Amino acid sequence: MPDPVPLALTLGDPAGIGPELALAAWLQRDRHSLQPFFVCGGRRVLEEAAAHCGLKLAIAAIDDPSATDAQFDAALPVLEGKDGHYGPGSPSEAGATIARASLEQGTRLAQDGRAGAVITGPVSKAQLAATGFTFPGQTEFLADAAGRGPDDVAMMIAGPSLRTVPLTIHVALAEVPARLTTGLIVSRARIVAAALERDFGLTRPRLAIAGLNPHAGENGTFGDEEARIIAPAIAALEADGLSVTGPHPADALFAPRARTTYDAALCMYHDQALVPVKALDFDQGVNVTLGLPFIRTAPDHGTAFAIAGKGIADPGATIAALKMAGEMAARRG
Ligand SMILES: NC(=O)c1ccc[n+]([C@@H]2O[C@H](COP(=O)([O-])OP(=O)(O)OC[C@H]3O[C@@H](n4cnc5c(N)ncnc54)[C@H](O)[C@@H]3O)[C@@H](O)[C@H]2O)c1
Ligand SMILES: N[C@H](C(=O)O)[C@H](O)COP(=O)(O)O
Repeated sequence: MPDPVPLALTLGDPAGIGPELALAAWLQRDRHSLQPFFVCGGRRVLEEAAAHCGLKLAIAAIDDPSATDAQFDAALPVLEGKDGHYGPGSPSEAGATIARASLEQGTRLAQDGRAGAVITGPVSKAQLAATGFTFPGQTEFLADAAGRGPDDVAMMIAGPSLRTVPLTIHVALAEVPARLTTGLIVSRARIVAAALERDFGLTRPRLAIAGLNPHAGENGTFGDEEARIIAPAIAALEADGLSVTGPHPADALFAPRARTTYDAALCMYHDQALVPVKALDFDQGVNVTLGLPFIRTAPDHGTAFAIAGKGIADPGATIAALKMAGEMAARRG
């Protein structure tokens, strides 16, 4: 059995908690049986972060991902790439440029098969935009890099208690109703069902679809998207042989008993999907992009600029993202 291809971890914004979480994940590599990974660029950032946080560890510069395994036991491997200075809590365009270069490098390596997956550190969307980054987020960038349209991938937030998928992502709430279509729901549900089988080992995945309106519209009393858009999508998916229920009133869909009835919940908008997972499993939540030709995961949180460098950021979600990426890569063989 050949050694698995190492995983690529991108740095995230050097002013955020990404650098310290990369250090913490490496320091906990044995406790969590993490597959070897390397960081894409930012060696000086990481060295300065270690000094700032009082962390004692070796950092090894590598010039190719294939050198990761030889270094990983004794040092955190860092692939040559764009670098700069660590500036906890002080986001800058220079820092966002480093974050963007690390994201682009890790994506290329995952696409080329030189990394078994790309795990993206947290970036600031606003800071990235200031560098001319035109995508709403990393998910849309990765879809474009893979030659996919934004509707050809799905964002899943997965924790131990719950998996959800927002059908609309980084758009204003006022735009959500107009963006919901039966076709969008059907195509995203198919992506999710396929991923639950392929990457999560579920033989007959069960999908639950939330309503948009309170009480899922109360039979049309509070809106008709359920009858007009969502129910036809469910009918089409059932006709395809998928196990799908809904439209469910979202306020009850995440209760403990309800959560036993499905494997993933498809939700109408960002916060309807992300609030329950982050409420239940914030420090273990993983953002995984489904439908890409390579594996991508990320911690479920952002840059947390206000606590960067204070030594209080929890590495759990980063560790969970590294573990999930390694498990998915192993399952795919
Ligand atoms: N995956 C990503 O790259 C991602 C995800 C969410 C937000 N963001 C970006 O991050 C920036 C800040 O966004 P936000 O404040 O809405 O979300 P955030 O996740 O950065 O912070 C939300 C709250 O959670 C806390 N927090 C976050 N991660 C933590 C950790 N590991 N340990 C302890 N506490 C933690 C923060 O201190 C803050 O109180 C924004 O620019 C946003 O675009 C990026
Ligand atoms: N929506 C996710 C969250 O709030 O955690 C995160 O912003 C995803 O962003 P990317 O598409 O940049 O991974």
